[in-house]
Amino acid sequence: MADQDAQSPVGIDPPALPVLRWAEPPEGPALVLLDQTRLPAEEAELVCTDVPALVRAIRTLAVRGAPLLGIAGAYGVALAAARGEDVASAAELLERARPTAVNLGYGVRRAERAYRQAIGKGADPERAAAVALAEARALHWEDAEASGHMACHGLALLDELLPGGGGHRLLTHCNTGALVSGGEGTAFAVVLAAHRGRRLRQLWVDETRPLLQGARLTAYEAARNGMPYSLLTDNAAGSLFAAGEVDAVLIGADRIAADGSVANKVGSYPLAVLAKYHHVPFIVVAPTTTVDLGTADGASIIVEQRPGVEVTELTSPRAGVAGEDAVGLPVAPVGTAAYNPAFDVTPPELITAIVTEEGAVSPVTGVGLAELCARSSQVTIS
Ligand SMILES: CSC[C@@H](O)[C@@H](O)C(=O)COP(=O)(O)O
Repeated sequence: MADQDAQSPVGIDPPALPVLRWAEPPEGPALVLLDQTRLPAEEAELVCTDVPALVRAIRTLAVRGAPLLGIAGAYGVALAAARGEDVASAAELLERARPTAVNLGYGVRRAERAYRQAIGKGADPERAAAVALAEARALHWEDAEASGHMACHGLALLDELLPGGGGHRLLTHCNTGALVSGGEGTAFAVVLAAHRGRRLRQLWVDETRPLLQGARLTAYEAARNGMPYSLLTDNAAGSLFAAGEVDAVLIGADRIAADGSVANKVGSYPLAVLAKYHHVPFIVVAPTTTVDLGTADGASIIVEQRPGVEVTELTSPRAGVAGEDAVGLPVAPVGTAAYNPAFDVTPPELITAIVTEEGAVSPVTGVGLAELCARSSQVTIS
């Protein structure tokens, strides 16, 4: 049996600060972020008054997670427009800030297109900036709505796959909750729905080396919501499966290729292999905005490579990023080379289901992803 003694405290106060908010003058124009690099130690705001500051916040993971990156990118375009700057160059800078999460480019292009169309119809730059901001707000709201639908579809699927009455023991990786979303998240929103429906027996939280999104952020969200949860090191997952303590794995996604391959936080693929071996459902939860039908397969997904110092030192995500102070504690000899991909790719044959706001599909059989995307009311950007 896995050690269940160390149940974490419940009922911690909710954060006083929103994950992301737009500030009008005189405070702005600015995009104000809950700085995720400082959680759980403190809830601090990071005020981005221009696009370079926002790009830095994206690269250092002060703002992160696929859906929230899309929302932040859209507000970033609105910020450039509100400052009277060159919107096309700002959009390019933002889109290039991180390569794997497809939502970032989606949000950026959506706001930029709205701005361009307004200008094309004769709007002055000030009016077009308001249009870009309205588009960012629409995306923000749509993501919240999608999150609610994913929670419903995901919980229904869990109940179908795990009919026993003892409550679900779920394992998750990285952070997929309110910190990455306009709403309550993707995979974590399903866990939360299970918890509210009194069907969550245990949440297993992978710490998610090297930047500890699981330990720092998912544990923080689980505690705030009063869930029964325990943290494990990523390499303890195997023994947990072997002990029969995991009923299902739930993760998010940064990009889903047309063949159903899923790029997500590094460490997801080994979990999928473990789940397959132990006959445990492996479920991906993501909005249709994370599906990239223009990318044919997993091999075509660009995986972000992060600085090696994130592996060779125990530190905050800020270390190793140009212009930021590296304050890490070395855990390897100076000069040690490191392999540090931010994501890995799980092939469709290891995935039980992909849950979107439009419903669930099996990536290898049944209704295809393309059909779900066609059904979605999300704005299409070519
Ligand atoms: C709903 S979030 C899905 C993914 O974006 C999440 O699992 C993840 O991998 C985030 O990676 P991060 O590098 O922290 O941005």
